[in-house]
Amino acid sequence: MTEHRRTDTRHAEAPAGQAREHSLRIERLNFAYGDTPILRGIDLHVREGEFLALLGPSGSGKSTLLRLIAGLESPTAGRLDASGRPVSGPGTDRAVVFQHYALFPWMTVVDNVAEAVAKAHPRLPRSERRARALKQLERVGLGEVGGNHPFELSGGMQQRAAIARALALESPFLLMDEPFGALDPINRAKLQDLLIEVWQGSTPRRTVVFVTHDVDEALLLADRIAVMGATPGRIIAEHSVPFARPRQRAALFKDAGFHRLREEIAEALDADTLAHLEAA
Ligand SMILES: Nc1ncnc2c1ncn2[C@@H]1O[C@H](COP(=O)(O)OP(=O)(O)OP(=O)(O)O)[C@@H](O)[C@H]1O
Repeated sequence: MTEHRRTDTRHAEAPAGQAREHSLRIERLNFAYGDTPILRGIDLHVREGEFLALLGPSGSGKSTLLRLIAGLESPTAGRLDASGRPVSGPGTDRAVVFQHYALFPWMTVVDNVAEAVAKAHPRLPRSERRARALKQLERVGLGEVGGNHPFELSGGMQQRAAIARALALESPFLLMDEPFGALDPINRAKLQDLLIEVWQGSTPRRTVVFVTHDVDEALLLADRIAVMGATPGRIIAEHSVPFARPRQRAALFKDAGFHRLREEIAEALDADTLAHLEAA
């Protein structure tokens, strides 16, 4: 049974005419598949405009937590609010980008993006949907290939198209599940830079939850990192990422503070894995 405890009224319904704060509030959240606990006691607050990385080893429940935020699964217990309202299913306020691009192969790239715009804004005229789609494709460097089909694009380009599709929804939340995990290192770096450029260049900034198992990627991109441990999945540490933006990869990798934080996170992950091996 889904239980929503309302112990805090700060994110309750905004009065008419007042802008809603696009934050996420997760409290004492549990999730199980049948009798198998997958997530236990998740407490997490993501501020509006914040870039949060969910970092953890395989099987720690990062994707499951993202799917819960996306409304693709329901909590077994606890509270999960987006913009002050309990999440009760998928919504166009929460755009999702998966590792595999999930573009419709029978549609052109621009039609794929325009279709997403149509879902989010069904009353927009067709020409306006197309114009929005083209604008986002240009933003991600795909202005020239909108008329192509996804199979005519490289993996990196398809992932750019998937990002354009998510941006075209103009949703306040952007949920990303290892979006660059299938890319080669050069394309991965390019898309990391593109994502940050787009996120920093948008007003208001989107609230981002970004799943990764790559410590460097989390440190490069995020404002804050929630580190997850496994069996069952739970948050074992949270770290603010103090490095000024824009972050230059080369400078960051030479920074002593970067290496200290990286080591601290790696040690927390190792200690959790070791504790489980000893308990097994
Ligand atoms: N449909 C399902 N039925 C039962 N168990 C599942 C199902 N989907 C995932 N799980 C289990 O839930 C746990 C968490 O999986 P999840 O994919 O969320 O982890 P993850 O941290 O994202 O891992 P990865 O980095 O490998 O994607 C795993 O033990 C997985 O086997």
